[in-house]
Amino acid sequence: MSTIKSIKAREILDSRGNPTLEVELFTNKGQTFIAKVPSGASTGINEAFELRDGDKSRYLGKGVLNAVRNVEDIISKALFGKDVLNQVEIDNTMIKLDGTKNKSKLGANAIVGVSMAVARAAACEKGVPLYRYISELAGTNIRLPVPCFNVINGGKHAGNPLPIQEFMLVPLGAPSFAEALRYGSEIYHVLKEVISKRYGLDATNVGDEGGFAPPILDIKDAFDILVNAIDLAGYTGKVKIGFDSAASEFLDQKTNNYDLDFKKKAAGTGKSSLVTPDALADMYSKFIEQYPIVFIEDPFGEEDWSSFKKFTSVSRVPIIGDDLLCTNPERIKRAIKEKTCNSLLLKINQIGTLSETIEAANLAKGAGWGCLVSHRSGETDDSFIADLVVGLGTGQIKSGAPCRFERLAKYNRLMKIEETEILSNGNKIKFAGKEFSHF
Ligand SMILES: O=C(O)[C@@H](CO)OP(=O)(O)O
Ligand SMILES: [Mg+2]
Repeated sequence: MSTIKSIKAREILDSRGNPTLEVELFTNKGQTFIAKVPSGASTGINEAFELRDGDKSRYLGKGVLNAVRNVEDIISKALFGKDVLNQVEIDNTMIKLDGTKNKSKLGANAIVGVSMAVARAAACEKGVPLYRYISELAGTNIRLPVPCFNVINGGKHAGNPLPIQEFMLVPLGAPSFAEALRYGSEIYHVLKEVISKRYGLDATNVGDEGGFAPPILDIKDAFDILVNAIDLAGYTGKVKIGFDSAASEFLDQKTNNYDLDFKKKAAGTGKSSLVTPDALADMYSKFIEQYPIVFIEDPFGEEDWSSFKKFTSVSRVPIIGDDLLCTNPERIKRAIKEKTCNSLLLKINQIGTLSETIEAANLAKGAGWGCLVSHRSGETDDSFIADLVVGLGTGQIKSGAPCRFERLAKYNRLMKIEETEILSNGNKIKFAGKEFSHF
């Protein structure tokens, strides 16, 4: 039996240069298991709480030393001697120890790091890869996902005027994961040329997730240059488009309308350009008619349940809830009941434990929804979510652009999983491909 001997944590920096946690779990067998914690920028108000020190003299208040101490002084002691195979019991112990609704006492960043490290220890104890262990734990079939590459960044992730946060390439017509990654990489490089010709060389700088952040003024132009790059690279029909509005970021609280020029207003370089939820929905419907769009994430604000519901009832593409749902089983149950959206964005640090993440995914599956496993805009070189998406078999992952190592850690790990499975199991592992919007 492998049991927890002690757990250490330390402050490291993430891809945005902000502090986050690295957790190291030691077992009675002398083995060590590491997990690193991601962090969002367009965070939902209903997410599990990310504990930051608030001490302005260190990292402008963003340090995580209190969370580090909570791992070492409180969680480590409470989990001493526990069998690493008891994931649910361990996660529940941490939830109880914290005692708050949103994990604000110990910090969801402290708890999730431990939860991930425990899963790694358990997989090793069973002698299987992490994705196989997760699939066993969740009762799901393994499958390679279609990657959704965020190649144009806007919203809170970039300094351009674009209100929509992420424009993604979805290579669902590829025959395998490795080929999907190749399609994405080729289009990414063609897109760089397209942007450079149209907006100038300095427009090819990238945003937080490695996508380009050109000074696009009209949202339509983002779709036009994407379609152009897909065509020029020779992947017409094989690569589609998805986008994440992250609309909570541009909801005007006073009027309950949406401000498509929210960044210009914040920078003092322009005025608001407010649209009603209905006008925003019309804009989305036109995009769906004109471009090869296969999903929309967070088209409305995180508490705008009624606009979500209205649009979901008429949209012919899946509507994914991210800030709306926050990977929270309670919110997912409500959305299933009220038909608020029909697909889940799954982020492990949004809820704080692996067990609850699995519960969320299984709820989505039970409702016949899709489920897009997601990174955060602040990332590390930890590839945990690559194993998570294969283990859960949801068929979709987004991990930013096909560049920058914190994004590639996941995509490269997925290529390796595909190769390993093909070599050992004779090509039996399934690539989600055209079935990507279904579990
Ligand atoms: O909104 C999102 O889907 C995510 C990831 O792309 O962004 P963040 O991590 O900043 O919340
Ligand atoms: Mg989102």
